[in-house]
Amino acid sequence: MKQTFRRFWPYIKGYKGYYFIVLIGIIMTVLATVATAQIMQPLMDKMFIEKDPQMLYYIPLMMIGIYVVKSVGRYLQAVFMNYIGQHIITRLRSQLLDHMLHLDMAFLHANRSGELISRITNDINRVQYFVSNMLPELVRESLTALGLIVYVIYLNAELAFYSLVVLPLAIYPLILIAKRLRRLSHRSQEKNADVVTRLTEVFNNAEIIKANGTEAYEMGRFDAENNKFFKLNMKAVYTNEIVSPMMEVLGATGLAAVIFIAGQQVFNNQMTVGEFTAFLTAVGLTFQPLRRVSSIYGKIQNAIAASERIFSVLDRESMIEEGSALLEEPIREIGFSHVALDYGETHALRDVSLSIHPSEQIALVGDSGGGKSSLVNLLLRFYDPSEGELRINGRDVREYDHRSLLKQMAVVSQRVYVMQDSLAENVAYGLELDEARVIEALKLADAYDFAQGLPEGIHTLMEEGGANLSGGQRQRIAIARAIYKNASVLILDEATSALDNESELRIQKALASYTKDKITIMIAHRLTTVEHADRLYFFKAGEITDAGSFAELMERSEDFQRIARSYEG
Ligand SMILES: Nc1ncnc2c1ncn2[C@@H]1O[C@H](COP(=O)(O)OP(=O)(O)OP(=O)(O)O)[C@@H](O)[C@H]1O
Repeated sequence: MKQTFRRFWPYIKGYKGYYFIVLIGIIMTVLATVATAQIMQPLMDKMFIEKDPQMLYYIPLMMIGIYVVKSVGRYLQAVFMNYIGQHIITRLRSQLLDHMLHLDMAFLHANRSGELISRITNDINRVQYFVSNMLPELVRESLTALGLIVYVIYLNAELAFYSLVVLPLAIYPLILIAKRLRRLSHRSQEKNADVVTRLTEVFNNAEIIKANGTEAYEMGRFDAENNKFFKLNMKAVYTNEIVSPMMEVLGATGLAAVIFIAGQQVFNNQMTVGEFTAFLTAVGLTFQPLRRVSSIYGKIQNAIAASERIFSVLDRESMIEEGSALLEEPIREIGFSHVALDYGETHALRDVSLSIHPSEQIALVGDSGGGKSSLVNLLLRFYDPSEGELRINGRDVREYDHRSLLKQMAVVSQRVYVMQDSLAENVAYGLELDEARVIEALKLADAYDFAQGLPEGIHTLMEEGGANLSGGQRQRIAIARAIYKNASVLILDEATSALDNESELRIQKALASYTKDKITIMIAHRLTTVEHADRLYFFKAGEITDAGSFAELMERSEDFQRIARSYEG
């Protein structure tokens, strides 16, 4: 707990003014509570015994006044405590996403999106209690308990010892319960991630589910996770809810001890009935804040488990180390030398050497899973080579500032991404919007005709994932986006696979002058796409087994002939 607190300290400490107001709220509430008890004295003595008629007005007004103070105090306390909590988790949520987005692709590939969403939503929410309520509540309840204990000892030290001796007995079971709760919270948070993962999967694959009529199957899988989640949460409830009754029984035991021992003292006239009553009331009151503190302790376990998960992500450093050199000039040379890439156990590339220069059109062809996209992953620095070196303009790629490197590359990936923005903003994605250039890019990508047909032209809002577009239209937008970027390297990974031959040909022709002084790297499964490339590299099980022009490969490479036949077929 101390460790978690230390981690949160930088977040918590910035709200001194707000804590001060919370403190004033606490003091107002506590004073008003004491005053409620205090007012009983004039109520009894002055009003009823002395029969002072003024008191008939004075006491009810005082009562209202006390409750106004108490309510204002409560309100201040609640609002400002929640402000602190909400504000901290808002910051934390945004910091967590920022950190995740800056982590390497390996992290984002390895973690299911549901898992990551669950960290940013569920785990962060669980922490809110810890950062806003815990401190003030702990302070308030501990102080009240402490004050009452001192009062009880002051009243009768010997009796106090007998009545409070049961307290240390509570500590060991509390520790055991806390441990179990934390373990359960961890598992519940993991399960929550599984549930969210199922949800993201269902909604991302809605088409396949509907097309195969597998709604019931998916519901079965969802219900399995959902029920496990329910059971885990109930386990935590069973454990957590033991705390309160346990403290209750202990409190009763303390009270029983007081009755037994003090009762005898009353019998022997060592104590008056009034003293006995006062003492019993004070001991009874002491157990209330103690019970609250112990139940806060239980809730904190949940927050600690969540914060451990959050901080484990925040502590993870990107495996891609940033370089400092700014790449400000166009890319003149890409050189792979004896490069290997492993994804964990999978050897995706081995001993790859090649170099590419401006004006060249390179095509990567070969077997599925041969390693073509992996080469692109290295270029974009989603991953670093496991062996060998990738040099850009004569310098190791690791020396460059990553953003400056990415500015020089435009990529159309296999999966097409369309954001929930206007068509124009989708094309200019991440860059300043220039309508004339957007239109030009759309024309080159053979997408202007369809754009003009949209209700609001290039200002038409696209739906999430491009749901309102055809596959070919989405791909054309992706191509237009890459053209708009006007980078010195253009990477087309299966960029035209959803287009008909005619449209592909039109784009190829249109792009010819655009790519004249650029490096173009294409991955394609269609022969017409790669026919005119300057050089083709054949990938097989992570290695380049042959390189040459289309005609050369056709003539000498059996592998190429094999896939050429299958492409045509
Ligand atoms: N993120 C990843 N994590 C683990 N393994 C991966 C990852 N990406 C690819 N692989 C594996 O690396 C190998 C090379 O994959 P790659 O995507 O580079 O092939 P490819 O030649 O582009 O295939 P295709 O033509 O089918 O797109 C494959 O065996 C694949 O299973």
